[in-house]
Amino acid sequence: MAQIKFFDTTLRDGEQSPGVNLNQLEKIEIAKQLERLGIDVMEAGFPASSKGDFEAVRQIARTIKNTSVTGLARTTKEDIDIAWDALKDAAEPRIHIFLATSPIHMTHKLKKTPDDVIQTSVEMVSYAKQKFTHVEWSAEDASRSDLDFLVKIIEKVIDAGATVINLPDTVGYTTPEEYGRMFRYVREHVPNIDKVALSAHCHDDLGMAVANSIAAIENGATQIEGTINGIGERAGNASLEEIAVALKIRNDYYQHSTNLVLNEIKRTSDLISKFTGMMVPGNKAVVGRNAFAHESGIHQDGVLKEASTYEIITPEMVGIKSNNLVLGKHSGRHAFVDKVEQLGFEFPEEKVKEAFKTFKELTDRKKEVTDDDLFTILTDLQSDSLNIAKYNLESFQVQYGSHNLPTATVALKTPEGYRVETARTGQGSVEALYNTLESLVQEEVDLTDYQLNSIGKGRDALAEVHVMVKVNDTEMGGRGAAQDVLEASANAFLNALNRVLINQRQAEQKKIHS
Ligand SMILES: CC(=O)SCCNC(=O)CCNC(=O)[C@H](O)C(C)(C)COP(=O)(O)OP(=O)(O)OC[C@H]1O[C@@H](n2cnc3c(N)ncnc32)[C@H](O)[C@@H]1OP(=O)(O)O
Ligand SMILES: CC(C)C(=O)C(=O)O
Repeated sequence: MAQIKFFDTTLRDGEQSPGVNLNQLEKIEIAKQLERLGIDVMEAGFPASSKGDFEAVRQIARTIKNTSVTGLARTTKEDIDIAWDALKDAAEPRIHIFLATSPIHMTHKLKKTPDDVIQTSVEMVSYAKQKFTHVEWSAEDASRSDLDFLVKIIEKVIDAGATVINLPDTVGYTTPEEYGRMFRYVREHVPNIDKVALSAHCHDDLGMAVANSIAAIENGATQIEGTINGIGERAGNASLEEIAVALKIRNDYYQHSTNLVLNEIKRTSDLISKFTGMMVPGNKAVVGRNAFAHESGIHQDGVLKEASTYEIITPEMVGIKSNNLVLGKHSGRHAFVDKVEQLGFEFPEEKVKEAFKTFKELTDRKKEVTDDDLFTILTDLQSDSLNIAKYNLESFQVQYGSHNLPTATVALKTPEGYRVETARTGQGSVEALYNTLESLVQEEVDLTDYQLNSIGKGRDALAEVHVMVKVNDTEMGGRGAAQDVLEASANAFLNALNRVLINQRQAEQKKIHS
């Protein structure tokens, strides 16, 4: 049974999702969770693109030992040198170099002839091979490239030292039959192809990324690239969790194994959704809220008689626990530590003690402490370790009704430690609150997105707000959860601003290349 390697690019292509801007600590937490998930290769970023990306890739390369860490680079010596600086401490240094091979990209974007593209690729692969043991070369826009040109360039880059050849469907244009045919053609016509791993990388513009990836596997791909929850540039990338579960459930048909620890899927999906602010649609395969819910009578009857009548995947297989421990006033340290681990956090003993103390204080105010409350406590604790002062909501009051102008009064603790308070009006209660917060933080804050959800059912369900803000050209997502909608709204707004502050301070602290 041939094994398919999983290459995760959530931290690179996934972060190319509009509005997603992860800070270094969030990236490291995600990287640790990807390692627990059993990912074979993780692309931690594009080191030459920014100081923040460089530092995140370097930290991840130093932290992660059981998954191979890679970084993206253009075909330039400068990009490759920067990638080496970021990745040289990795357990198994690996680079991912790309250059476009389609006529449309070569002519209009690169302004290079096909011969230039071959020469540059060969030179840069051999240059990278002097430093890195593993060199992946990607033919960007392969699915719109000439097949015989692909055959020619692939043979040469393999001779130059490439160890993985990736054939991306960069713009999500191909179809399963056509993409499969390209893999088969390359397998049959490139004489040295068996020396390397052959990889597929699909985008979801026409909703076929997962089907295309599977077609590539059926036609000789040995590595699949994608992201968790399918996040990524434009309509996103292929969802790795869907491919992994499809290979497992239809093992009778595909007969391929993977190294993935499937019951880590849900935890990984939740962590990434919370950090990126990109909510998972309820009907998303494998990880959506409704993926295991049976609504109609005939289905419910079938499931009660025999679950396999309508359930092809069990929730337990992907890590959804039915007997979740409820944390509250009477919970002890063991249940708390178990929950911290379930949420995907790893803390030293003294941090766990601190988190437990904050949790106990919260149980005096709240009967049941939800995963979202804990997530907030734990991420706050994590960013505290950076010693970056933040905005804290001290108190707020909003007055509104059908016949008066909504007015909010808010008191904040500023990062400098001052208590500031003011009041403003707005057309609605949320606008009044946000106008007040904006005047207190003394920044122009553009609200580009606002989404309100309820977590759980019933009138006392927790409100969860996701916002996207733009401050001085930086776009940042924020989330807040609370029992009250307005408090959740204030928390989300301040969370986004605090994440802008964390990114700014991290960039100031790490003047890597200057
Ligand atoms: C398909 C993909 O997902 S590829 C990865 C895409 N990801 C990103 O672009 C995110 C990070 N990018 C960035 O931060 C910036 O674009 C940078 C730092 C990489 C480059 O910024 P700039 O130097 O300002 O260049 P800019 O982005 O405007 O243009 C890209 C340049 O790279 C060239 N280029 C594009 N691909 C490659 C490549 N694979 N190898 C070499 N050069 C390339 C383009 O032709 C263009 O060159 P030109 O300036 O001579 O016309
Ligand atoms: C860099 C390459 C692999 C890419 O992201 C794409 O082509 O979509």
